[in-house]
Amino acid sequence: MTGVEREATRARGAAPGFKVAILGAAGGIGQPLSLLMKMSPLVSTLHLYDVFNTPGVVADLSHTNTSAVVRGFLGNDQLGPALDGMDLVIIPAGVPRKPGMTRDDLFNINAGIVRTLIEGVAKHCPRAIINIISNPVNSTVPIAAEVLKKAGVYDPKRLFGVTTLDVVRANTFVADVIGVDPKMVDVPVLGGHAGITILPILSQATPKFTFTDKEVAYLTNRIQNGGTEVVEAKKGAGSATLSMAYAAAKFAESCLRALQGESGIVECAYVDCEVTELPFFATKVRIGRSGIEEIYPLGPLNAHEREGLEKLKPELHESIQKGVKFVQNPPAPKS
Ligand SMILES: NC(=O)C1=CN([C@@H]2O[C@H](COP(=O)(O)OP(=O)(O)OC[C@H]3O[C@@H](n4cnc5c(N)ncnc54)[C@H](O)[C@@H]3O)[C@@H](O)[C@H]2O)C=CC1
Ligand SMILES: O=C([O-])CC(=O)C(=O)O
Repeated sequence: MTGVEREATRARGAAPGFKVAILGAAGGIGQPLSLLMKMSPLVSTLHLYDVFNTPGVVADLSHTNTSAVVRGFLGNDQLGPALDGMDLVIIPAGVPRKPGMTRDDLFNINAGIVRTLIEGVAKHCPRAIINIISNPVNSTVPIAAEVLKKAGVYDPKRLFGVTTLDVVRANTFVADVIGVDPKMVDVPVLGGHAGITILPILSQATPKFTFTDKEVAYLTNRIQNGGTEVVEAKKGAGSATLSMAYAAAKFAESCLRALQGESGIVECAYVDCEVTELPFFATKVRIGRSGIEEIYPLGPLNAHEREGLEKLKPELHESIQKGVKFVQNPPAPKS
């Protein structure tokens, strides 16, 4: 058998596993995320799509001797073939922040990028699980929902805003304070993914720990501003990429294990739900073969957390509405 024939055999699905596409695969998050997904035994086919440099990334990654077959797709003309038949689509496409910017400052560029990519998903793999990383997540997920509704293929159980990095950070920072291995810590982070909309629920952290008021103030502030901490440290060279790729791969792996039929997979994610009066909220969800199978209520909150919850609602509401309006009443094209 020639090498080409062998590749073709694997590409026909000889290796068991799922088909995964990464849109924005040549970027700061996209490249390490592509590597982590190429290393996953759950992935049989990995499609890397970007408007820049995918042939280079694919040439490089395809030399790693893991079983997933990797293929590259470059530019809008190749979006359809990149998405055909995918089980999971992960989207880190779009511009990152520079110091002094908020995530909402990215809306003008990233909203249009996410809209176009989701139009492709609606057309080519409407049953795929979608993981949205592109900021502002508080608005890009509602944008995706509206695009999918317009195309008549919206299944709220299959659309996720990835907030895993907030949980990863919370677990790390809490582990530092209580002096244990971060692997042992689990802190739910609810709300959204920007500033005060990020609501760590330290009272529900495991292992159980009684934090002082000073520790609560320090941890809440550090978790809510973890993204800004990285943006400032990178001094204009972008935002979190390695920790985000780690978090995105962790979340994607949970989605794939659930698709495979594993039970009891619970993650925090920003989803369409009714745990508050807002139409989207990050909360704990149980994921199964068909996407979200159970949405968990917020659970008991202490006075400080209840105050944080009420404070975040106006900002999150505004970000959601901004996303919805962008699709329902699109801005007139500039002449
Ligand atoms: N959800 C979260 O927790 C986090 C989200 N982010 C967000 O992820 C996004 C990506 O960040 P980085 O990878 O650092 O940025 P980057 O600029 O390094 O990479 C973005 C990639 O998207 C590509 N791209 C641009 N327009 C595209 C299009 N129309 N179709 C396909 N690809 C396109 C670019 O060519 C580039 O390769 C940003 O919006 C950032 O704010 C970053 C960290 C955490
Ligand atoms: O802060 C940013 O712009 C990127 C991001 O969402 C994060 O690191 O949490």
